[in-house]
Amino acid sequence: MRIHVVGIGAVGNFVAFHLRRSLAPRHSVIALHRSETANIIRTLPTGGTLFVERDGNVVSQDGVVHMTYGESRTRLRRSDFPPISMLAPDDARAREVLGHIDSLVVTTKAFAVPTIVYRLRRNLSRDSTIVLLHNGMGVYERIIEDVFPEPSNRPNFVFCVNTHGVYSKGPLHTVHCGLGQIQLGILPDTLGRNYEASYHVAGTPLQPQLSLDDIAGATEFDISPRYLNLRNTIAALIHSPGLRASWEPFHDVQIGLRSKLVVNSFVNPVSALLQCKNGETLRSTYGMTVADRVCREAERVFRLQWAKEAQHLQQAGEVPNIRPFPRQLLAGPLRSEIERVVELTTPNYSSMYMDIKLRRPTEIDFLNGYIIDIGKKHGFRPLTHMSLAHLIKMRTAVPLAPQV
Ligand SMILES: CC(C)(CO)C(=O)C(=O)O
Repeated sequence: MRIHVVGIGAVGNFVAFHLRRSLAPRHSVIALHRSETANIIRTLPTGGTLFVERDGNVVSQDGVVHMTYGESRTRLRRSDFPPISMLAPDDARAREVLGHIDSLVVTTKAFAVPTIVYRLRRNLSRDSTIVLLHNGMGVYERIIEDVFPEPSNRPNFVFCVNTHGVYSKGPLHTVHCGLGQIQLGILPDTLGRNYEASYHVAGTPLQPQLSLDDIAGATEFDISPRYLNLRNTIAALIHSPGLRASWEPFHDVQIGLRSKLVVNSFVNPVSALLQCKNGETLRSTYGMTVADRVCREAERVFRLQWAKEAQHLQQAGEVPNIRPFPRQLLAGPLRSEIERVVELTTPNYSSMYMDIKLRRPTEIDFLNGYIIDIGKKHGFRPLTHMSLAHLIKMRTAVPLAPQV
């Protein structure tokens, strides 16, 4: 198989590193770069070697193929790069024109994802699998609206909740500072295959299991590339020990995504505005009050969203599929989750802290912005989220003075 990773920052480098480490050499891992980044990589003394650092130990990984992406399907010639480290010895095809992308892991910032998928649209088809590994929510909706409006032509999509703490020490060098995990959930098939069939079979044992055979059976005759690529992608990710990834029912991942959304909607803007470490966001009663309000408003928005979805299911005659509002999305458990993450990442700087510090665009529209949009759609204005989002936009418009 060929697995492409686009957005080789801290997370992308981490994912490409671990995939290359665990996959057999006959499979290719291809890192896709913007031409500016490719130019930087060309000049690195270590070539295309990837590095991941943990507790001060730096481990290197060769064999990831580096290519640029763009409208013109630019091919990077071998002579563009220092030899050896850039080239997987087994991978002659990957050095050709980009071609069809079977499997794409997108690890860029949320706001960049729709544009990247759009740019790669000619390399993608309904046989592709796209893994979305970003902070926040609302990106998928933009992708399908802008790039894949027709459901029957849509690739498979995998949503992720990533709790690994990573930051970039330089190009192709990730520091893994918080051991987390990655939950993967596959969006239901637009063509009707039930990827979770074994899990939902009535009368299953106490611990129901998802089965890769429900995606594409190992003994299935004449298997469609759509399902084979999805199966291979999930298998590659969950069998890569360093990623600590697990495939879970989509319903659970949707809850995980919302819970993490609320954590990020508090920690990220507050730490960015105060220019403080994560641990400091809850150090005063003022911080705690803001966290309480963020959670209460989020619960209200999620309840409205849940009720609307239940109404749709009812109208479609799918009453057995209506589930009660999940406990994890009540304000209390959301607040405890914020505390847990703040405690775990006390000495860390959030990604938005770094974005503001380095005067980069932030992901606010996909964090608090998502909660605001859903709230407004249902006639509720979440004022604390609105204030945090406004303040971040003000901070972006009036950037921090450069440090002297
Ligand atoms: C959980 C948290 C806040 C850790 O820093 C994070 O995900 C981020 O910085 O984006």
